[in-house]
Amino acid sequence: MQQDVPTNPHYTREEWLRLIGETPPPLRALIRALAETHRAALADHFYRHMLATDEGRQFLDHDTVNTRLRHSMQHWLVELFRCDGEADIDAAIAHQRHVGEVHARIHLPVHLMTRGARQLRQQLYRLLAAQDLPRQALTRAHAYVCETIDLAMELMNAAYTRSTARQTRTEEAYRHYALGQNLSLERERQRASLLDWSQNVLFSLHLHDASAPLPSLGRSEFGMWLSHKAEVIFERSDELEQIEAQLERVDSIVLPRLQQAADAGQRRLRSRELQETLDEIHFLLGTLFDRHVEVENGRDALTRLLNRRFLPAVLSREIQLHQRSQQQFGVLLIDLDHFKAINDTHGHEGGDRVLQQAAQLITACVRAGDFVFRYGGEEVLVVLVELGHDDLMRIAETLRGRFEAQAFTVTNGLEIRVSVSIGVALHDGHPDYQYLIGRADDALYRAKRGGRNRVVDAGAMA
Ligand SMILES: Nc1nc2c(ncn2[C@@H]2O[C@H](COP(=O)(O)OP(=O)(O)OP(=O)(O)O)[C@@H](O)[C@H]2O)c(=O)[nH]1
Repeated sequence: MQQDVPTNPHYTREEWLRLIGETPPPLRALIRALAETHRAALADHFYRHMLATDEGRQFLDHDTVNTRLRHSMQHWLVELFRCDGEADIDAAIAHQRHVGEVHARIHLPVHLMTRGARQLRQQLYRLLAAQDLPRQALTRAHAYVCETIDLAMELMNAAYTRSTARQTRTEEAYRHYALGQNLSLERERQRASLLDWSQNVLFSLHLHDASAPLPSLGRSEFGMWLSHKAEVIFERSDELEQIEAQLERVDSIVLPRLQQAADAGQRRLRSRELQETLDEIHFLLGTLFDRHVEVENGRDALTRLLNRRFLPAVLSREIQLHQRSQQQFGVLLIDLDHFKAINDTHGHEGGDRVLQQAAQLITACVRAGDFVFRYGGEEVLVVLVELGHDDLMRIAETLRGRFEAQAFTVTNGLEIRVSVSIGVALHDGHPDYQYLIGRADDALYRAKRGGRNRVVDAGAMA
């Protein structure tokens, strides 16, 4: 991988040496003395700002600040402005990297540190301004303070990014390991443990002391699995959040109500409420596992096209290839016209069948090296590699014509006609893939507005 110049520590080391060389020693001595004398006040100021925001308090509490961090910050400041030669700089560089790695481990957001650094720069400027320095010296000293802190932040952020990327890879590997476990077995196990738990509740309710608390779902085998393993396997998803919300509801509302039921009639009613909530959890759990198998296969279950989750990876890679070798590529955003009317007339099932046939038609028109994604309900995004503008337009027009010519079967052998509108965008060198999709989307919008069943070229738009 190419090394980004500013994050290269050798480059930073040279910069730091140059900065020291360019700053008159008496000014550096003054700044060092100010940092040493006011280190406690500066550290207090930094943490006061951190702890003033909810976000900052999420990461730090007063005790940690008072017992450990205030001292570390003072040490950091003094070390930074004591740097005088190569040996000092090497030690300071190593220290900044270490701090960046620690911040990555605790997931301290980079912007919080940047905000803190800004506070420090401001405070140091106030201290300098109170020194009665000639204007030019004040400017020079201020620049030295700012650049030194910036160099430290640059090193910290580079280490932070490296460390975070490493962590992400490890977490991903762990997720794959978790996935490697037999998922259908896991699914059955979790179903069974939910069932076990509900039987336990009923057992406690009927046979035990009625005042004893009912077993909590959150603390059950299932609850433990949900809080410790499910997120690793499935990542955050709507279903997972809904299951967590239901679980919370069971423990805080449904169970206490069940326990407080005054008579057999009320107990029956509330048992039913519990059963309904559990049915809902079972349903969500099933969806979670189903969807997961689908996502891991990388294919959309209905159309067998690629899942759009992988679109960023594919487009980013194509953009990189373009940057390296100038290979052209582009995208077609294809939308079936009046699809709602197809659903309305032939039912959702009829619409689904059209989508499947459309997916087959599109796949048959492109090469093995191209990518076909199900982009939305009735939208398909095609990435055409190693092709220029004219080829993109030609393929788009061929596709449009094939749709026009083909009969689509809905139900009971009934055939209908379906047309498509297509937005075409050739990658124009912009590094953000979302921009490319946006251009194709604008072109598609024009195709729809222009009457549908047509191809519009993003490049030709005013
Ligand atoms: N059968 C089926 N319908 C879907 C699916 N996904 C989305 N849809 C439907 O696709 C329809 C899209 O309708 P609209 O976005 O209003 O657009 P349209 O009717 O195609 O009209 P234009 O795009 O303006 O030509 C909606 O009715 C969705 O419910 C699916 O997987 N299967």
